[in-house]
Amino acid sequence: MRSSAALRIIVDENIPAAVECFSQFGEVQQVSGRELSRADIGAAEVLVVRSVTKVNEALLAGTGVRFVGSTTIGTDHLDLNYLAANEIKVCNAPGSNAESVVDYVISAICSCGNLLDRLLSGEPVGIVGYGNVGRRLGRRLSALGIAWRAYDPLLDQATEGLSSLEEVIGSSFVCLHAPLTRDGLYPSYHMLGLDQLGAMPANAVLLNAGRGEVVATEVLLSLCEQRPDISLVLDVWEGEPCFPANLASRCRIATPHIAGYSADGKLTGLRMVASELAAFLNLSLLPFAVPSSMADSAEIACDGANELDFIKNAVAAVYDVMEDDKRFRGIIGSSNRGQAFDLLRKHYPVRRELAYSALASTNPKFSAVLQALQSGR
Ligand SMILES: NC(=O)c1ccc[n+]([C@@H]2O[C@H](COP(=O)([O-])OP(=O)(O)OC[C@H]3O[C@@H](n4cnc5c(N)ncnc54)[C@H](O)[C@@H]3O)[C@@H](O)[C@H]2O)c1
Ligand SMILES: O=C(O)[C@H](O)[C@H](O)COP(=O)(O)O
Repeated sequence: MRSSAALRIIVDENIPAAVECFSQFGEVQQVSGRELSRADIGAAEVLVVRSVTKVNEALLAGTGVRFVGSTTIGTDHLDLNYLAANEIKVCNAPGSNAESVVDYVISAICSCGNLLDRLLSGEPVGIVGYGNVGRRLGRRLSALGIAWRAYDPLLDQATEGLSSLEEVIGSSFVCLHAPLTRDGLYPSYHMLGLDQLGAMPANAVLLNAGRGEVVATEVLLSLCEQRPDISLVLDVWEGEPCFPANLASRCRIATPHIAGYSADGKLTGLRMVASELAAFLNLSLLPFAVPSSMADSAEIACDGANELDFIKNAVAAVYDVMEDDKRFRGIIGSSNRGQAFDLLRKHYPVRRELAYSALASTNPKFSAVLQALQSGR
């Protein structure tokens, strides 16, 4: 331990390698992030959380916490105004698991009937929220030769690729990657209603991997009633962890908020927060033990009868979203869905990102498409 050995640090027990990493700064205590209360904080000065911990006055008032790090991209669980007003340093991990979300979207494309075929034939993708995830998704789609357009009202509208909301919603495959916001000029809370989503083209697919609250559950249920041709791919839910079972059972693909759960993304998030803490303490970040599951994988050889087949085989060899869907379907009828949802997330298998996997094409004619699939990072 270093000069700050007396520092008391609370970390969520579900952040892999957090104890190894943060022990270099002080004494680390693991807690259940979902249940963390003010009484548990005791004398801690540093709090390292995930998206399941609401960090606000109710949690922090009267405590000695002066640094809050969230190993997540999203910040909607952090009361940033309260933290700023109380001079508590706060950081998150922008972009850390964005490539993992893109892998999820690509795997979903491969798993929704003939969607991949339709997109490769020129039907466009619509992206709502053109930030770290949206941009990386656009880049990967372009590399694969798939057309896309994005809606992001907070960016300079001259940004290449941006379009109107109507045009984006008019795409065959619409992906929601907006953060959850409740104020400002364009709050995303319940931002899409039945009028807008009902205008999606025939046989369209709607994917939400942003936050569940961006579309009301009731709107999605009505959409299922009125437009049974539309398929839903949902990774995020209103009121997590207690997801609506009636909506889950109507989805084409349903998963428990794991789009960003690659091992690579989690480790990047941890490193980003640890670097911020090191800077805050005027220390340098020492190397820490990385889990052995992060070692380079053995080569995965891929082939296919044609490009479409090759893409599906290569993606499924690294990450098959239908495995997550299968596990999730197993808990839809559970008597304690919230707990079951959290357990699926807690015991999530090690998943590597496409870009970090040792994929190899046994057929030289697919080398370029393999490169496109692995173009993340
Ligand atoms: N499902 C998952 O596992 C998972 C993983 C990572 C991130 N996320 C969620 O995805 C969100 C986006 O991630 P990111 O890395 O791209 O974040 P980001 O902050 O880099 O980008 C978000 C973009 O959305 C735009 N935006 C804000 N309000 C909008 C609105 N009303 N309509 C359209 N666009 C709007 C912003 O201008 C910004 O460009 C995160 O905030 C998080 O909530 C989910
Ligand atoms: O905002 C994010 O980074 C993602 O939603 C992230 O995957 C959430 O995971 P959690 O913090 O709940 O483990």
